[in-house]
Amino acid sequence: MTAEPRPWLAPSASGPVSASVRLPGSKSMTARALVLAALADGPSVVERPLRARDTVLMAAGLRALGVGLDSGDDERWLVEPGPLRGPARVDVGLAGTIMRFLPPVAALAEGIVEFDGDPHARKRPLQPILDVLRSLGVSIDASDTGGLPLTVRGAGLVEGGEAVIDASGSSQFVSGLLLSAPRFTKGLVLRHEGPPVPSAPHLRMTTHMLRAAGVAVDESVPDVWAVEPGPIHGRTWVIEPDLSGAAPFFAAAMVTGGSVTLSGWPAESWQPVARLTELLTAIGAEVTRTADGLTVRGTGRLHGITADLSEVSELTPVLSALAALADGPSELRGVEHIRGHETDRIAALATELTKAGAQVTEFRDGLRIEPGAPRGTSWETYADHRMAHAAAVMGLAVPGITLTDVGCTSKTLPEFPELWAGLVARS
Ligand SMILES: O=C(O)C1=C[C@@H](OP(=O)(O)O)[C@@H](O)[C@H](O)C1
Ligand SMILES: C=C(OP(=O)(O)O)C(=O)O
Repeated sequence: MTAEPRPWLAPSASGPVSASVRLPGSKSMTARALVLAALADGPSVVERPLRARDTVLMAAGLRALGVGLDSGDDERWLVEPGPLRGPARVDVGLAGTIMRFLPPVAALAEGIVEFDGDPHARKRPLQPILDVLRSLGVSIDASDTGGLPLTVRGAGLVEGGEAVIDASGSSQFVSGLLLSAPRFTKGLVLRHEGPPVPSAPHLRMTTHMLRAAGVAVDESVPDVWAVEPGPIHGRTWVIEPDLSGAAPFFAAAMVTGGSVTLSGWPAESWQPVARLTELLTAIGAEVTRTADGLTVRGTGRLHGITADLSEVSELTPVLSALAALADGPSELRGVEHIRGHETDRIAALATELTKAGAQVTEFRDGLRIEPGAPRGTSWETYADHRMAHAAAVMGLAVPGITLTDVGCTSKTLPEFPELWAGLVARS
């Protein structure tokens, strides 16, 4: 990110917050919809997409590959597939979705496609997906560390067939391959071998969206995904509000004993709302779904919890902040792979929560957080939007939490500082 850092004093709440928020679309659904639309047999419409750095760069990457993409209207992006071709340059920013979803698309293009991103993007794991593409005959030059910067020499087609991957480092390795697989000549049978793949709900989102586009996918055998070759149909994708982006707003209701409703929540969702509900309820919230949306009410008490977050690891920073404000210790485990997220989130949370007064033990795969006397601090955000969300949640209850850079929230919600300030102003 080249923008100047934007220090920000997290506002403290003077009473319970009470608000209904309409949040933009899910990052994960928008990314998948754009990729499937780009590979489709006809035009598509993406309704209520997320407009944030990750999805704007995704759109730019697809345009660079020859896709027609009109994102002029905030509510409806129009995607017109075209012949995929290089030469092209793709800036992935710090987006896992772009660095894992677009190399397989580039392999289907004719010509050279170069990928690079933010300094930390070069440290995020990529090798397993590149190795699979190479095993399928794709020519790729990567850095010595096996990741960015890299060059895909697209041949205009990928044979496909069978491949083995260790996707314990990120579910996105699997999602990235599956999204392009219908366009491989023989489709793809992908088998995972290794420690468990995290983020199962994101994998289900991928297979659900493939089927919704008319693709035959078999996932009846654990850790094996079989995608038939065939057309991906153009269609209208309606994007759900982003549940992970809503998490800090729900946390605000919990910390202040108030109430926050996420409006526009669909009757059926492809995001892990049941797991989020379980976790927030265990910490002390009441979660209800009404015609108005999804509502979280704080009960005035925050309890420590012991939880395996492997399915919802994106929530670790915000849940860690709640844990630091709870009435007893918490243990959040099963998330070793988040050391490869926007920053090493386990190390970052241990450092910043300790500075803010908690006693933290760092495990290979998680954290034990014992609340202490909370204190204000300069909170390093590590270019990580969710570290900023965690700091904002702490700041509700702890005066003097100053984020080193709130600008990093532009990754998934550029309007975060204003929305948050508006929420707290109503406390
Ligand atoms: O496919 C996706 O859209 C995502 C999958 C998950 O990645 P990991 O499996 O690497 O955690 C999640 O954490 C990330 O924010 C989004
Ligand atoms: C891990 C995350 O993002 P990415 O899609 O860049 O992996 C996240 O948003 O928490």
